[in-house]
Amino acid sequence: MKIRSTTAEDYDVFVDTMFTAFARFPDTAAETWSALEMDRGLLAMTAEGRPVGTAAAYSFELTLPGEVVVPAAGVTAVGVLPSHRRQGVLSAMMRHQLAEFRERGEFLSVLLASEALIYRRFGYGPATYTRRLTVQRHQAAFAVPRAGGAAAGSIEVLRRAECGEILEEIYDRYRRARPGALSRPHRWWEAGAGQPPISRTPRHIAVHRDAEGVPDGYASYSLTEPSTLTVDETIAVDDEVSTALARFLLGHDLISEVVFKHCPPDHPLRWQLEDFRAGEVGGDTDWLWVRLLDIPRALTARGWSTDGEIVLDVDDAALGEHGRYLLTVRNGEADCVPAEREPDLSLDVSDLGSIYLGGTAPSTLVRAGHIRAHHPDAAALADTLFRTERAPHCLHWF
Ligand SMILES: CC(=O)SCCNC(=O)CCNC(=O)[C@H](O)C(C)(C)COP(=O)(O)OP(=O)(O)OC[C@H]1O[C@@H](n2cnc3c(N)ncnc32)[C@H](O)[C@@H]1OP(=O)(O)O
Repeated sequence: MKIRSTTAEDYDVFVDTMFTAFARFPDTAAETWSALEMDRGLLAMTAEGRPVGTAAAYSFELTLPGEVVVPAAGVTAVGVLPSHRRQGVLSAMMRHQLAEFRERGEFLSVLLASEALIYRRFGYGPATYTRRLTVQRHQAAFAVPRAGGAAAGSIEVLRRAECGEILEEIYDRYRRARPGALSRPHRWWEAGAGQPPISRTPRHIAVHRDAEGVPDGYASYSLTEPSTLTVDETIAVDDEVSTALARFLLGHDLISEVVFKHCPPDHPLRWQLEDFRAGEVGGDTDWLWVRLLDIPRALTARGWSTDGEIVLDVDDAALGEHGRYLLTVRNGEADCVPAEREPDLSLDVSDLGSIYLGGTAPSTLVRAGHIRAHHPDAAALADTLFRTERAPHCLHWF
């Protein structure tokens, strides 16, 4: 088995191999994959020169707690032909890829897992979560807001094709301030890659503008059942704009329910409705998985809101590494150095990926038996340190 890098000339064979792994046909979703970075692709080849496996990476930026924006390698297009599975092809590609990320200076990698059993062994852990919220329109009266006012501004409904670069600009403002959010590089919008509203699939877009007329939020939606309005995503620069868009969607005539496909776990909408049960949560699932490749660099990059110190003993079986680190936070600045002293927590690098963005409490993983706490206060200490003001959220599909 040989792993080789791809170039633009490999696009057809790469997509064909990946689609065979997924039992699909390339012509069904060519646009979806049009933002692939072919200089970041890998092909696994048999000794006879037959391609049997694919993997690739996108050059994203990820927003960390503290609104710190860092590079992140987004693993994608992973597939092994059904005839060649469970023979170590993926494992070989993953080893190759992780080494390449380090060579490029990338200190963390992210992915969306098709199945939850695949990636933990390679050091990835689920780090952000998303859920669907279905609201029955006839129950959707808003409670009188107790705090804050309605966003001053206006809403205009456009077709996707009429939006120009408005969506790209709003998304970019939003993602820089939202921990867990990924960039959507210009090439995605240009190529109409991925899923709506980046793709050119017809959609209605409610664009919100502030009092000065500057676009600051949008919702992409379509009618999916005779009386169901499905919202692909609501992107807003703040909660007031998000609420204005929710009010607009829930006020749509001839609709019995509105399905908000991608809500963060701490979404306030249910609490804003008079009838708490008007909003039904479903499809609660993991979204972004995180893999740290340089632990001191990753821990000093993110923002911290509580001072303190903790010693973490981290096992990285996939890379055959083991390290003990003293993390010290003073005035929001972190320092992370190799440590000799007894650890507070022992954990796998995949669990560190899970707690890194603040979306998974360390104590949950202690209670689950993943993380070992070495004294009774260790879990609470870690919870306090890693906690973030808002749950990280990612809704970019790749
Ligand atoms: C980021 C993304 O692109 S997600 C998309 C992932 N791709 C898909 O889901 C497409 C369909 N599936 C496939 O193409 C393949 O089954 C893959 C890529 C998931 C796995 O490739 P393989 O070459 O079979 O994996 P490999 O042989 O290296 O397996 C390594 C280990 O993971 C385990 N493993 C691999 N896939 C799975 C799975 N889907 N479920 C459970 N365990 C798995 C293997 O059993 C093996 O375990 P072991 O070391 O204890 O023996």
